[in-house]
Amino acid sequence: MDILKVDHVGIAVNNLNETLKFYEDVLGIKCEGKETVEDQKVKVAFLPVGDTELELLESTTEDGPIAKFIAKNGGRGGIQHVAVRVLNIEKAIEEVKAKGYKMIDEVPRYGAGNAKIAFCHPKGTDGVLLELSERQ
Ligand SMILES: C[C@@H](C(=O)O)C(=O)SCCNC(=O)CCNC(=O)[C@H](O)C(C)(C)COP(=O)(O)OP(=O)(O)OC[C@H]1O[C@@H](n2cnc3c(N)ncnc32)[C@H](O)[C@@H]1OP(=O)(O)O
Ligand SMILES: [Co+2]
Repeated sequence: MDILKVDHVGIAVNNLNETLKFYEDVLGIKCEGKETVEDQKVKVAFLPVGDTELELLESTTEDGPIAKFIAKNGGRGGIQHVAVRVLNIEKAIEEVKAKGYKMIDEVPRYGAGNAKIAFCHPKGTDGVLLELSERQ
């Protein structure tokens, strides 16, 4: 599988604008943009760090995956997933399945920044939610 790089680290937060202040004011990272991804029930802020990004994620609903992650994490945010950039996401999904591992998404979904994304089930990685991301 052609893994090109770590595309981003997904960080769940309770309040995007609040937490963004630390990254911008203390670390000096300039937020490159924000986007609401309805399909994932998240509002996202992109923070470029070298050739990768931190992706701050705030839930837009009570029942979205980020809200559930925070609820299960005692109300605190945290690193919720890691995304790797792949050359061809359909091929990557097939390879994961061919090797006997479970995909959460068998078909790519819309990702922030007009990416095509698909999540591998954390069972296969012994507890890390891994996102495959192909950028157009
Ligand atoms: C904007 C976009 C982008 O980059 O473009 C995004 O990133 S959107 C980022 C937000 N969207 C997503 O995360 C979509 C993919 N995530 C999901 O579909 C869900 O969060 C699941 C991963 C299926 C977990 O769902 P849920 O918590 O409802 O199910 P569950 O409680 O039964 O959890 C199933 C097992 O996965 C574990 N589990 C849950 N969330 C996890 C996480 N973030 N990292 C590692 N393990 C995790 C649970 O502990 C449990 O393990 P045990 O069974 O051992 O107790
Ligand atoms: Co992501």
